[in-house]
Amino acid sequence: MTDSSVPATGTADRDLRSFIAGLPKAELHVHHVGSASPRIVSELAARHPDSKVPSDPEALADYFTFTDFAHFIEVYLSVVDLIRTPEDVRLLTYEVARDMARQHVRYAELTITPFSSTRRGIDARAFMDAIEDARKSAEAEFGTVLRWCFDIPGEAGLESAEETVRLATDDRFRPEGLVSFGLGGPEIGVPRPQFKPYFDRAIAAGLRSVPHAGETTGPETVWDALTELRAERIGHGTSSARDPKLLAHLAEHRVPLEVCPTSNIATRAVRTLEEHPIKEFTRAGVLVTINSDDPPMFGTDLNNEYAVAARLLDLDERGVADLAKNAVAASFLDTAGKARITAEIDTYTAAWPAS
Ligand SMILES: O=C(O)c1cccc(C(=O)CC[C@H]2O[C@@H](n3cnc4c(=O)[nH]cnc43)[C@H](O)[C@@H]2O)c1
Ligand SMILES: [Zn+2]
Repeated sequence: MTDSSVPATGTADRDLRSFIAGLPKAELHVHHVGSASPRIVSELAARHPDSKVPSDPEALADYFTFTDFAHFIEVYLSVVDLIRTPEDVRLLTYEVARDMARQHVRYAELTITPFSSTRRGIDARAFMDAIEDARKSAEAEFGTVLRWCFDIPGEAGLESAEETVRLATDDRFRPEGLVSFGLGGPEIGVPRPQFKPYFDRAIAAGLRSVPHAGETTGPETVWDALTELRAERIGHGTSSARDPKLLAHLAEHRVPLEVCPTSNIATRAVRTLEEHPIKEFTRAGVLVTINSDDPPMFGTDLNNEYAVAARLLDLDERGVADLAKNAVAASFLDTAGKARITAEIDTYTAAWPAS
């Protein structure tokens, strides 16, 4: 765990952590390669010894300590380099779903960057078959429903945008589980408006718009994501807190934020958890969802992120259950799917001894 993990000091903390552990949850902002557990990374690193990624789990914890966001992306891409075959893709996806199921994650929208794999030589059709095979097996075996968000790695330029939208909209490639279209990577020097034509094409093909914005740049990036990319949710949106008009807009138009507290500390986008603006978001009436982003890389998991949020927002079990319901409401599940997980959350909460 990073220093953002919440120490389980008293009985109340331990009770809340137990409640969170068993709570049915949905996750809306979590990256595919960034979810590779130390075991998977070690296995892949041992398989590909030419990589600079350490295979020893202890050395890996050091390797996953970031000086800033740019350093994080450099390390992230070194792990991407370990995914070399469709079987690597399938194994990673299936194991990520297993880790989610262990945390009672019932539904997740997993952000995948197909460009990074196809440019490294993985055949696009084989890539899609691998993620779909893992998705179906995971749903059948673990009961966790996975859906995909394909994101453009913005810093890789418009070539990556073209390839991503092609794979997302061409019937020969578009996987059944794909629901949304995103934009990730560094924000500095990567203006959002240049991606408008690609988002227009994805939206016209029925995909939902969920770009990262305001993670490492100011509120103007969030405005661009809303107005140019027609964002329906915002990845991070951290700097929105610096613009009261933007907060009011997000609240009024019910545009949820995908908040990832530990990620923001690990990439040094926010200095300390105490300075994290999550409380300002809820005070302004913005719909907040809690997410883990790249959990093993940030020494966290979704359960820990809920515990962090509970501390920052001073929530009890019912408050935490409301956060879990926010994620379901903000998801791209259909009405019946939302009702099913919401009912599971309510049943679990009602049966919890302390509530
Ligand atoms: O794949 C390449 O060759 C490549 C070339 C140039 C730039 C890039 C990227 O910028 C890839 C970024 C990568 O990072 C993922 N990610 C994971 N967590 C976050 C986050 O918190 N904020 C932004 N991006 C994040 C993203 O999904 C991309 O896959 C790649
Ligand atoms: Zn992210």
